Amino acid sequence: TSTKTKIANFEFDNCIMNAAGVLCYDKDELAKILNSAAGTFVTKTATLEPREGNPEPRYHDTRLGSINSMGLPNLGFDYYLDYLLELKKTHPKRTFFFSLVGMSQNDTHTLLRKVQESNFDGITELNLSCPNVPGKPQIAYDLETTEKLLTDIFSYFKKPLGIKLPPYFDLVHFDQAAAVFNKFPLSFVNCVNSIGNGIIIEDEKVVIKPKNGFGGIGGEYVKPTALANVHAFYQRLKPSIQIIGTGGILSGRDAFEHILCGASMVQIGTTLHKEGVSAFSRITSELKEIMEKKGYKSIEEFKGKLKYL
Ligand SMILES: O=C(O)c1[nH]c(=O)[nH]c(=O)c1I
Repeated sequence: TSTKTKIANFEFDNCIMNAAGVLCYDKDELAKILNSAAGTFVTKTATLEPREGNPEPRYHDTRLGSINSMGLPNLGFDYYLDYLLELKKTHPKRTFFFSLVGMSQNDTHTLLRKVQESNFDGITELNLSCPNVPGKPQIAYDLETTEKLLTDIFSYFKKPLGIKLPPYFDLVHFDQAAAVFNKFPLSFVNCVNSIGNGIIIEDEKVVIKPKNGFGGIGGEYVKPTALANVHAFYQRLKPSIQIIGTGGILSGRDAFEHILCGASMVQIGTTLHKEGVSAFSRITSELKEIMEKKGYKSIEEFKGKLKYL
């Protein structure tokens, strides 16, 4: 029984990895994932210049998940590109994900042109769904802007590229979004980012400082929404666009359900933040146990095979 997978024709010996933003801020954190049971890693979303992010406290765990309004803190594009190019030398056989987004459309093009011209030969994840930069909407909720951006990008960007999406909550929105994405040679869509702008309260007070306590929600709270987005896009997108499933994965059972809905790779966020990299080996062995019980030798045997009543 193997939990191996392929994304954009790259092979990974495990279909479980981190979600951008968690345990991926610097080389030390990324090395922990590199040396764990995770199949690969994605970097913290990088912007052109380094960013401090929002005032703290800006992340809070709860019994059922997490809330964050980090505000895109990162060490800047060049830091992550340098590290990714270093890894080409020390780990030539491995493929990694580079998450990025510009603070403007121009910045996004500047970033992607730099990737295009660089020796980076991994997979780029364009983050169209950061909910926590005050004054900046989640790009992928504006399908006209998203279509224009992707049209411009694919006029010059020729390396594997996927997009990180916010959750959608309306079947017509799934139809409209899929119709846009199907126009482009995307390698994957990653469903879902945190559910934007929830509030967690303790006694009479919010638990994070930015935005008067409004922040992205992750963890158990979001699994039904994450599964629905994975499956909705799996049903609607052309087969060449794969699905990465993110959201609410605490166990092998949750990973199994994401794959059943159509995910070719699953990403762990809140659970990784709470448990550390041992979550990767635990969830992988739980998933393998489920597969063995059901007689599945690979994830291909049950991927997307969600049964209806
Ligand atoms: O606040 C953040 O840094 C953040 N937080 C999220 O929950 N999702 C994102 O894509 C980002 I860029």
